[in-house]
Amino acid sequence: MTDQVDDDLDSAAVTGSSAVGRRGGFPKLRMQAADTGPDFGPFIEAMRTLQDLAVSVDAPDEVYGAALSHAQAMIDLLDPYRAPEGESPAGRVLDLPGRGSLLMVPWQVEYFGPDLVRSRGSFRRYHVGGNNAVHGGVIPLLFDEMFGFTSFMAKRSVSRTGYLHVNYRKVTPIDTPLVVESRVDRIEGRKTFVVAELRDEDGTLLADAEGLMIKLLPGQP
Ligand SMILES: CCCCC/C=C\C/C=C\C/C=C\C/C=C\CCCC(=O)SCCNC(=O)CCNC(=O)[C@H](O)C(C)(C)COP(=O)(O)OP(=O)(O)OC[C@H]1O[C@@H](n2cnc3c(N)ncnc32)[C@H](O)[C@@H]1OP(=O)(O)O
Repeated sequence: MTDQVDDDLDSAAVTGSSAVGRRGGFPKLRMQAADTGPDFGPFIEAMRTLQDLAVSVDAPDEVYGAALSHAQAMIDLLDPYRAPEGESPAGRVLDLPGRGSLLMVPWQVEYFGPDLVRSRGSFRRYHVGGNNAVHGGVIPLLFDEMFGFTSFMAKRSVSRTGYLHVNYRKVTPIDTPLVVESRVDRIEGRKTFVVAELRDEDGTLLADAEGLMIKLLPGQP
């Protein structure tokens, strides 16, 4: 998948800040898979499990104290390696869930083309808003990612989200395989109207969305 994306993205730009060039206000990035070793993906996955635990454990205070010591040791280990956006691998590893970014939902794009982008995954414990339902602020994050990808694949970069309208049709569960599909609905000048649907594996519609992606003018950040 990465090679295809590299070809498609070779002369394009996405959100980022590695100043290889400028297009609109977006720094231009050479779109290639970050060069990670075998431990990066498992490290990110372990961090997600830590997020799950941080929102779900009920432990004695001394356990939190011990965990804090371990966390501080990790901070001390990693802090010397801070790098600008676009240089750190997070968000640039298309073969990893959520592009290897802790911000993104840990889903995997399984198909992308100018006509359609499809991604699969599950929400996790740290996505819960209440009563095991996914938080209503997390689902737009998934849709926005899909819309960014969709407008990009339709060669509508560099665009930013003008609006994102979500209809919550049913409670979205955690720990359940789900699929989201996104496509361009229509194009009007700088405006790309995009639509997406989130379903479970039985095809039940959980949420749908419409978004407006607006092509940036030169100089717009
Ligand atoms: C390096 C390795 C890479 C690995 C990754 C590889 C691949 C990844 C591929 C793709 C990337 C994938 C995912 C990307 C992830 C996510 C994407 C997220 C994108 C965002 O999340 S980005 C943040 C949120 N976003 C903002 O931060 C925008 C703030 N905003 C502005 O920056 C301005 O707002 C701007 C510049 C957008 C427009 O400003 P402006 O002044 O140039 O234009 P103007 O206002 O005139 O609007 C023009 C026409 O749009 C209409 N219009 C505007 N707004 C409207 C609204 N709300 N409703 C209805 N119509 C609206 C007007 O009515 C007019 O329409 P008309 O032309 O017909 O009159």
